[in-house]
Amino acid sequence: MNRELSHQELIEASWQRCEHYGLQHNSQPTYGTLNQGDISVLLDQHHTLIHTTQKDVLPYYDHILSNSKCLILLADPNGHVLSTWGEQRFLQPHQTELKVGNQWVECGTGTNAIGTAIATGQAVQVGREEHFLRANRYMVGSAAPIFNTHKEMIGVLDISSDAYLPQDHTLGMVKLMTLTVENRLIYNAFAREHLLITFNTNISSLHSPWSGLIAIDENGRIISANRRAEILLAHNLALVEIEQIFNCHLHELRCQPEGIPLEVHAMGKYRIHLLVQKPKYNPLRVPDFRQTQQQPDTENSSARTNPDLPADVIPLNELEHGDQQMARMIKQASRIIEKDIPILVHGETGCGKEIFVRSLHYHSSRSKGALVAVNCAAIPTDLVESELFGYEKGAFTGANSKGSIGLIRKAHRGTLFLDEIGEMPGHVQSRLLRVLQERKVTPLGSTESYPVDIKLISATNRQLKQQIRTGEFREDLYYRISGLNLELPALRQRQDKSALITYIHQRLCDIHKEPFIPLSQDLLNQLTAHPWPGNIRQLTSVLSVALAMADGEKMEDWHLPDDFYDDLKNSCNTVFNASPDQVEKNAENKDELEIRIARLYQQMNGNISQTAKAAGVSRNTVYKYIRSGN
Ligand SMILES: Nc1ncnc2c1ncn2[C@@H]1O[C@H](COP(=O)(O)OP(=O)(O)OP(=O)(O)O)[C@@H](O)[C@H]1O
Repeated sequence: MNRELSHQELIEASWQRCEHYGLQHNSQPTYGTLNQGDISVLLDQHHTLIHTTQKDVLPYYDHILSNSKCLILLADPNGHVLSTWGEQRFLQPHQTELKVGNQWVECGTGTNAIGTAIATGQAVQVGREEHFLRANRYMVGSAAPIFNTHKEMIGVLDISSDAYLPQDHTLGMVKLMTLTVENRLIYNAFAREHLLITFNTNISSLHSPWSGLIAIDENGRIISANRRAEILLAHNLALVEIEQIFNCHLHELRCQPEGIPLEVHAMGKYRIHLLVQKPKYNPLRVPDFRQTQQQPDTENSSARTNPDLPADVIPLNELEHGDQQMARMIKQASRIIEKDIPILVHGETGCGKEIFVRSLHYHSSRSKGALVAVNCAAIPTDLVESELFGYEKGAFTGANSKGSIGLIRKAHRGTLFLDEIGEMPGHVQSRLLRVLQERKVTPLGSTESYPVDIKLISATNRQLKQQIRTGEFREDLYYRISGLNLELPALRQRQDKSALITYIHQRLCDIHKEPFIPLSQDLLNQLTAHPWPGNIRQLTSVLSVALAMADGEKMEDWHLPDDFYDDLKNSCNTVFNASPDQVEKNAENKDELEIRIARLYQQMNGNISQTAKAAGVSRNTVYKYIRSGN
């Protein structure tokens, strides 16, 4: 293994490379900016990394980062920015160099945190004056590479800021974040079906991202390990039998209760502490002679037997937990997905349209092909056409000199998901209609057309029929995209709310590697009574915050964010926007208030404090109405 370079050595070597590239301190940086089509492909390629970083890692660092003026960037191993989060204020409005699609490599932008981390494979902090190009000397960057289990670099995480944040703090944090990303990737890939072992020399550090993490198969062979595991054990772990590493039997590890540390000796010398985590879904690989042959459930069988389901895709049969409308929809969609009929999904924002479509695609025979998701609202109007249909080389000024095949052709033999289709500009609607009728795409500036075989799924939270009346949406296109119309219920309308909340809670515990402690009935009642205007997205976010607040303990109502209660109050009675006393004094609302309190009292299982909190009135008021109601 190469020796890690000191900070000074890193910077000096980087400046030498920049000189070798012919850069001068006053050279203008070049960013090799990608076009929208290439950006979409890149984002699709790195979907798991982006999703894992955003959903599973950043929420844990939110509280630390919210106090600093900094921007977090995720880049691919070629230095292309994949996503940014946080504070843009330290940039001037005209500065767009840190945007998605720009490339930060030393040969174009000189010494910089992302580029230098890529060039050296090491975490690095680049101070203002340490940037080779003067143009970049307005910021401080700290970046660390992210590796997969084959020790290949799969991305770089960077924190950039204009403020002089304490150096060690930011660099340390970015290293910690990359370890967390690496651990989450292993966890997401293996936790469903494999035994995971977290270990450390110090029992109190077992939950830290610095712990070793290994996944083992049913025969006890190590099939994945994080970088720390190999450092802690000073051993290459690939496919090694676990019993050669720890002085205990596989059976013992399998029987060890979750959450209880076990002390063992590793490699015959180190004393370590470990925690096991059992597979979530134990695949029955060894047939049991007592099992009777079960008839496969034709609608949902793929959900249980599809071994290729990516870890971040929710199986179809886990999308509903007893809601009739959802069950019907899943059944209908599972049948239609294999037929040449387009699907149009309608539903409020955050109710899970995209999650549903992803699941559907991966359960279909097209799962080997691409799922190309196009957010029609996110592509600038003047680019939608070229992005969707592609263009010939030199078709218009600014076009990529190689031309582009366009997103529709990228979905050939796969699924094209047009999200927010109601936002599609009129002239593009006509062109799309032609493609759907002819099943051929003619790129801009081309006379040739190319046949396409796509499954089209569209989604919207707008009323397309209303848009047809106002002339915003073409009626003929509407009938082309709406073979099967599915209405995804809002969370508040679902009959399986309570089971869904429990499922999502459990899922988040898995994702965040927290012990699953079931919610108390009181808390579940409050969550079920909530109106959830932001639907499952909002529920997921509230539960994630509460889980972080609970910090491994049983979740209590004070762990829920304040705005959770604001929404709950508003839903209980719009007159509660006023102060509780005003509500009480308002004679006109007394009947409504009484009914509302009675309902909440029932939902809260007779808990006076929670009823009062949810209704936005005092405990005495609850007593009064309950008594008069009785
Ligand atoms: N069935 C589900 N189980 C678990 N989590 C879900 C489910 N459905 C949605 N979510 C969560 O809610 C978030 C939002 O879902 P999704 O993006 O699919 O909603 P949407 O309806 O497409 O929203 P929008 O209309 O705003 O694009 C997801 O990122 C996921 O965290």
